[in-house]
Amino acid sequence: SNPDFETLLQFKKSSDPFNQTLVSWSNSSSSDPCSWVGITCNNERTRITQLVLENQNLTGSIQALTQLTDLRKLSLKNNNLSIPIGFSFSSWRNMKLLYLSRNQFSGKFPSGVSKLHRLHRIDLSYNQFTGEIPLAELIQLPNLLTVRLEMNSFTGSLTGIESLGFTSLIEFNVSRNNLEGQIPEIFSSFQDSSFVGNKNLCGKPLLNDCGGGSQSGGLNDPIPVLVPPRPKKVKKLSKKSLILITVSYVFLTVLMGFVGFLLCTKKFSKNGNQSNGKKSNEKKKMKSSGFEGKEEEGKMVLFNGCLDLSVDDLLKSSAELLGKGSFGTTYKVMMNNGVLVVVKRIRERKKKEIDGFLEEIGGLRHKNLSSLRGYYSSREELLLVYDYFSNGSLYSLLHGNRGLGRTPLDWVTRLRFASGVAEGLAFLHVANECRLSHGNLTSANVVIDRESNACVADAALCHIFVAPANVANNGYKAPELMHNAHNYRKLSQKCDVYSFGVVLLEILTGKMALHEGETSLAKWVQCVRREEWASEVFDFEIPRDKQTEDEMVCVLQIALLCVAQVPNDRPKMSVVCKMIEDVKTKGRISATFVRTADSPPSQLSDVALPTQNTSF
Ligand SMILES: Nc1ncnc2c1ncn2[C@@H]1O[C@H](COP(=O)(O)OP(=O)(O)OP(=O)(O)O)[C@@H](O)[C@H]1O
Repeated sequence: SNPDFETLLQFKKSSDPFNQTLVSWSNSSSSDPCSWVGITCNNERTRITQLVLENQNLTGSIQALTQLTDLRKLSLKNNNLSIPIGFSFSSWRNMKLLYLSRNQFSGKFPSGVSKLHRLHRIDLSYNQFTGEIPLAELIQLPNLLTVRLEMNSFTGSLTGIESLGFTSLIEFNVSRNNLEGQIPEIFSSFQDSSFVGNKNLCGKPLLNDCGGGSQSGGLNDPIPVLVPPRPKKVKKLSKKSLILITVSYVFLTVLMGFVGFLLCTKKFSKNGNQSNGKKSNEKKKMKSSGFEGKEEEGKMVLFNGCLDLSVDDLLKSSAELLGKGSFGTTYKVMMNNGVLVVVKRIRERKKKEIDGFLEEIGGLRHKNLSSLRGYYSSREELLLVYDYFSNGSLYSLLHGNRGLGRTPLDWVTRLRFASGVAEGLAFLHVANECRLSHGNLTSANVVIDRESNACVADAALCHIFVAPANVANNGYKAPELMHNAHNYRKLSQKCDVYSFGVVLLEILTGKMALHEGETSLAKWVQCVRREEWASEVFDFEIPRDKQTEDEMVCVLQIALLCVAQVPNDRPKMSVVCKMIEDVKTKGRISATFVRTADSPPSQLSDVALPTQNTSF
């Protein structure tokens, strides 16, 4: 029998007293609630998992429905329903989609929302709610995508929130309430339509300033200069020396441009533009212009691929901060000729002699690897130059891009990215006599080019640069590296395979590798039972059919092989590539790959059928 049966009849009594809409909801003992209108049951037909009753003119209280504790989806949009004082959401612990817009709900925001750990979307818009929005509770929900609270009478401010917690919020609307105060910085990337119609709300993205100084971090901030002039004594120069300096400067620039042009044409005529190996690397030794007349010895090295870049260009261009990573700070730089490059300013070098190694990395060319185009090195500065990828990183495509109008990545695109990263990493692993590993593969280190190829960035930098100790547990590090942040002796290609497995899991689940204070994504997925994969693990945002789901299951199996605890149980990247290729072309993994993987043949099924079940 279905324990939810009585609850539904109780709800019908108050919401449809004249039996006008819920006619199929009959209380005869032979009636099966799973066949009633608006109801979906679980596979065993023992509990109600979805209740959808939209635009039905239903009235009365929804209190009875709190007993439907297995509900995943509740949609009661556009009725005349109400809630009693003190109503709580807390019993709906399995709820993923909660749509209660356009009803007669009033009083405070119901308590207990922080208990709804699985919640993806909540829509309470167009009601008469009052009091404060429990923002601090909402942003703790790890799976939250949508919060719609517009057209109510909520009061209070949005302040006191410094980060969006663990959420992956992409839609947020509190417009047309009675909110006040400054909109926190974290919401500034949402559209103004999310906030309009609150008389006393101010700050970005709204146009009204809060007064008392400008906010920082917005679009109109000045772009920092990459190497700011050091404030030292500035001698006044005579007119004569000024002319002399200008003439020599112009002469030098023309000369450098000419040399650059000669080198490029020579290279193209000899090698084409895709040759590999360090022999074809071209080295230019130049003097940096230096600042305030101080002549500082610096060296510019450009690798094959004709990048028209001068020291001057590099040091004087305006630079926009992209982020601070493990090895240093990354900038987007617009060169004089309008070409955009990425410059990584290295914080600390591990070895003094880096030229040989950088030449090795600079010689690597693959369509799924972000190539090191050149570097500038002086006593104080080491700048690495890469192509700029305008489509951003895999991380930003999966987790970022907050705001309305985002199109979630479909499965074909995700599979293409997965395959690209695998190919790039596999190439790195066999290049240079198999001596290289990436050492820091994350979804932020996967950038997307204009043809939608996923390219692995920052390859092999771990070999020569020092990463700070606190990046030890970022969710991507293999277990053998975990207990000692500087355990570089254990750093191997197998560690990259583990990190790649985590990237695959991110692609499949849409979740981040690590939520602060929570189990890592890899650990969590390893604990979910196979029957629950489709409903629990896979990203809710991926539109799916049977074929897609089968492919996702295969990729999940590959990911689980990669995140095996013991390094030797993880397959080689070349094998991983073949398995992913199989999924792409045949929709399944050939048994041969399971056997050729350098793990026991039984591995695939062992990993695929874990027994425990925990919740994220
Ligand atoms: N070639 C590139 N084109 C476009 N964006 C890039 C490129 N390289 C890096 N980025 C982006 O710049 C930001 C900063 O990168 P950086 O490598 O400094 O840090 P990270 O990748 O976030 O961290 P870590 O170095 O610890 O992996 C990231 O968001 C990254 O995706």
